[in-house]
Amino acid sequence: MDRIRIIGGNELRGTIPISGAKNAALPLMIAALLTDETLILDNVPRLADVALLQRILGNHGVDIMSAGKRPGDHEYQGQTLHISAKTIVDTTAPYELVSKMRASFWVIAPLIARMHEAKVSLPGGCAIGTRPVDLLIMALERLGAEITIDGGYVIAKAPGGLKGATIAFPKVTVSGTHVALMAATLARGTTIIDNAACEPEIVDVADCLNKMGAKITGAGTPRITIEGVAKLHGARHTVLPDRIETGTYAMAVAMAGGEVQLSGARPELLQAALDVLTAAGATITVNNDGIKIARNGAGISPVTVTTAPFPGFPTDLQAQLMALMTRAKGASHITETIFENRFMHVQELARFGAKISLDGETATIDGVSKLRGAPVMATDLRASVSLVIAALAAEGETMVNRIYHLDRGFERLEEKLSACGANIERISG
Ligand SMILES: CC(=O)N[C@H]1[C@@H](OP(=O)(O)OP(=O)(O)OC[C@H]2O[C@@H](n3ccc(=O)[nH]c3=O)[C@H](O)[C@@H]2O)O[C@H](CO)[C@@H](O)[C@@H]1O
Ligand SMILES: C=C(OP(=O)(O)O)C(=O)O
Repeated sequence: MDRIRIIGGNELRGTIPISGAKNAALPLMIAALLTDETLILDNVPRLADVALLQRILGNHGVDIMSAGKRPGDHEYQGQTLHISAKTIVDTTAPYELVSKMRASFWVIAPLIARMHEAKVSLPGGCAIGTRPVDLLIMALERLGAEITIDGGYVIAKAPGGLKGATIAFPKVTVSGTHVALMAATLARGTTIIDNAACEPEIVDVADCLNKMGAKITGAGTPRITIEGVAKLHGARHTVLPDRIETGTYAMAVAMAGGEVQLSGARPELLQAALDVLTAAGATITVNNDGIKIARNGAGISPVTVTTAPFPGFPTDLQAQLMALMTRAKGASHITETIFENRFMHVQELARFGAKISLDGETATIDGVSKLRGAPVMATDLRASVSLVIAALAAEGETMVNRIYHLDRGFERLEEKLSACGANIERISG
């Protein structure tokens, strides 16, 4: 099993190219199931989750071709995928594949919309809470699907096709909004999604669906309206930059010190996080190429932050912020409101000498003047990268074990950081 070895203490200086967003690329690839024509996606990150979804789509009979780099493409340019779901040979998504990644459950939406039937295993994913799918099922039932659960599979049937309806989510859900949005594009009549998630990845998927012939308005606001159409067609779409990767490297620079250009980043996708970083003492400059982040000399100031749906501070940056705050001059408070068990990194950060106490959904972090490297274990995707951030500022050697979590969501992490001066290497085997 691969591990990552880091010797802390180096400042970061240089440029980090930001990859396409995992959490947009996955639903965009799934949206290709809605049409028998080819969907071309540019800037798809090379990640374990993307590779796994390629296998899952392949199991449905989808043909996927990855085009190589084009002349002039940046070294880190994401891949271009040509995804063609001309015929769907199987409407079952098996346990062996779906249990490895939560987003793969979302294939249920295009399958029921286009094929009028689907049998999809209940999902897996990061162990950050119970993560039920009751609201996704509610949305499909509102659209007229009959749902049963048998042997760990959700079986959906809509012999006469889906029908437009009003879907009012009792809480904001990204997965529920993706599923409702995709399913409603091919439903007869109008669908209104109320209390929809406003995340940029929802907007990216809606933009792509509209290029495919869907009639969606209001994406990015709490009310999305979809006029169903009989058929969608092929299109070409570029995956938006990853705001979580952007925020992660920004926190790494705030932690290690130095100055780094986050090339291709879009500040409006993570304003709440940039505001927190500024309050913590980093200097953020927006320029034509993205965002420049610097922390030269000044220490880290403590902050009080509560995670919230977009445009609030994202839960997917909570672990990284906690790592940063372990070295703040004073006590910080971080409250996690989205997932009930997303503090797995606390016990691992303690191995560096961090002082963190938990009270319900709030963590209090008493900053320490020094962290020391240690062997640590990655527990989930964002928790793993929080350990990398701590290691960059820790004295001596850190070995991060179980980095397959990192490979799910961070493209070439060790290459991007070492190009900016970090002493970091992957140890294979
Ligand atoms: C692949 C992807 O895009 N993953 C992101 C997505 O996850 P995901 O789409 O799973 O997150 P949701 O927004 O759906 O979940 C938010 C909350 O709603 C709850 N819930 C959700 C569905 C449901 O049927 N019932 C229910 O109770 C969840 O347990 C959680 O407490 O949004 C999260 C919140 O921004 C991010 O942390 C994840 O990185
Ligand atoms: C929690 C995440 O992913 P998933 O929803 O696929 O588990 C994440 O991207 O941080």
